[in-house]
Amino acid sequence: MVVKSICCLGAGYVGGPTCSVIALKCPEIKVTVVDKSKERIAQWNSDKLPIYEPGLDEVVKASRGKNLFFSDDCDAAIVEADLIFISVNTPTKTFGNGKGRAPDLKFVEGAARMIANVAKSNKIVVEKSTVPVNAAESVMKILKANQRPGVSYQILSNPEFLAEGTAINDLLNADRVLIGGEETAAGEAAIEELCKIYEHWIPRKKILTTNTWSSELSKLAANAMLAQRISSINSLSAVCEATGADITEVARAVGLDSRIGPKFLQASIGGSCFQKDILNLVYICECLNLPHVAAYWQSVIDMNQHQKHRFTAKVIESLFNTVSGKNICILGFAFKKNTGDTRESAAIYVSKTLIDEGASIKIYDPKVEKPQIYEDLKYVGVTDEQFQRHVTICNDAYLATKECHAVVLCTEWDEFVTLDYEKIYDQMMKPAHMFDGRKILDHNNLLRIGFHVETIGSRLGQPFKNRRYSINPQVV
Ligand SMILES: NC(=O)C1=CN([C@@H]2O[C@H](COP(=O)(O)OP(=O)(O)OC[C@H]3O[C@@H](n4cnc5c(N)ncnc54)[C@H](O)[C@@H]3O)[C@@H](O)[C@H]2O)C=CC1
Ligand SMILES: O=C(O)[C@H]1O[C@H](OP(=O)(O)OP(=O)(O)OC[C@H]2O[C@@H](n3ccc(=O)[nH]c3=O)[C@H](O)[C@@H]2O)[C@H](O)[C@@H](O)[C@@H]1O
Repeated sequence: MVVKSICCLGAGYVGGPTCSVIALKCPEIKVTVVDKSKERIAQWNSDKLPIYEPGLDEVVKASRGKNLFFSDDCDAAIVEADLIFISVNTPTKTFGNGKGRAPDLKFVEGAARMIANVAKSNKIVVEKSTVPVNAAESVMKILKANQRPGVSYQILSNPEFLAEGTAINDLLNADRVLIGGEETAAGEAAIEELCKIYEHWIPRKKILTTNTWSSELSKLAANAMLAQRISSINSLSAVCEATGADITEVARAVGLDSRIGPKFLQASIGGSCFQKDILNLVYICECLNLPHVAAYWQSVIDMNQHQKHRFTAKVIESLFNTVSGKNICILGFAFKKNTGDTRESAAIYVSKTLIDEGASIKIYDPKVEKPQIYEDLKYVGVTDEQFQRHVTICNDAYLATKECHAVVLCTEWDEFVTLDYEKIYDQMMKPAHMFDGRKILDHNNLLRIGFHVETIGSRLGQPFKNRRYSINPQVV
């Protein structure tokens, strides 16, 4: 089979950018990205794409209408395609067996059933979604049980490693592409077809082929190990705050060891897309009767949660243990800069806690709009009444900080670094508090202006005061 037509089920943060790059790099292949959400497809066909991602507009515009199409006619795209990516969401289950831990595979199963129902010719079906190990077996069972005579399938695992905010660059310059498949002649032929697509722009030596299960597990392993680094540095940030060490200095000193490396050692307020995937791994370990392994990875999640609690507790404690009736500005609502995605964002937890404590919050994020913030807060239990009375969404940072007692910086947007903090200080209530949850601001400048500044992993302006411990207990 020579792949002439590709279909992608799921036009989200992964399906959209990934297939746009494939279309750009493989002009001879027709790429159709479909979604069951008509609204999302209409946005992909409009001037305002449904997701914000630097460089995405240009890539989409270069191919849309030529060899890149966005459609809600899933069946037609499946029928036409030689190769189908399943790029649907795999959220954590919210009910039933495995609630709060296991991934909900209903969308993957739904995608497999859609393919089985309409396919009239042989297909290579590619798992792009992040799934548990052995998920390909379930997909194959569904396809085989509903197979039309003369139609055969090959299932490949091709997990995606892009990070939001840098997706286009990550896709164009991937560290590696991973393809897992059956260790049979037909499996190897299918792997080869997918390799040929990536080889349009990825050097062959960066395309790694494995068996299906290694590929599925490698995706969970990569995310788990990235999350583990963040949890490790965040755990040490607490030690820094208690001792006068500075986490930036510690991270630099540690990261210069070439065995450790400098990346992913930025302490912050925690919160990320990783949680669902690590929970997925924990659940697999529990099901495999590996309780110690499960507990090990669970602790990575726990540390991430702890960091959010610790930071929010610090905000409240610094504001004289009460935020009731106070105005607090939340700068940034996305889970990281350069994306409008708020899934698992620490800002949601911080906002919810401050609202529950009676604060009024004013939120500004350059890319997250009011309906999304409303949905996120509602999901964690903020009532409509609380939203009306205690939440204001602002269109710029100066409006959001006006007459506030404190600013809590939750997302590291570049524009927050260059704000006029003298102006912000002048229009705030005094004492004016600044909580930098991302360690991006010039703290000395803020202290000079008059702010009370708190951040993660270092004590500002009071390095050795209130020391709560001694390595020699007699000295205390
Ligand atoms: N967001 C990210 O940065 C990354 C996500 N992943 C994984 O990729 C997968 C997709 O993630 P996102 O793109 O972020 O999710 P998303 O929620 O942005 O998009 C998924 C889309 O699939 C659609 N969908 C669900 N069932 C469908 C069906 N049967 N037919 C057609 N469309 C259907 C939904 O309507 C939705 O628009 C997940 O497994 C995720 O863990 C992997 C790497 C990076
Ligand atoms: O499978 C996924 O969903 C993706 O998850 C992450 O990508 P993403 O969540 O988009 O973004 P990251 O850059 O990894 O950041 C995750 C969170 O960790 C935080 N982070 C990151 C790095 C760091 O040093 N410190 C830190 O606190 C970020 O601010 C963010 O809140 C991985 O980096 C991707 O490789 C993976 O494909």
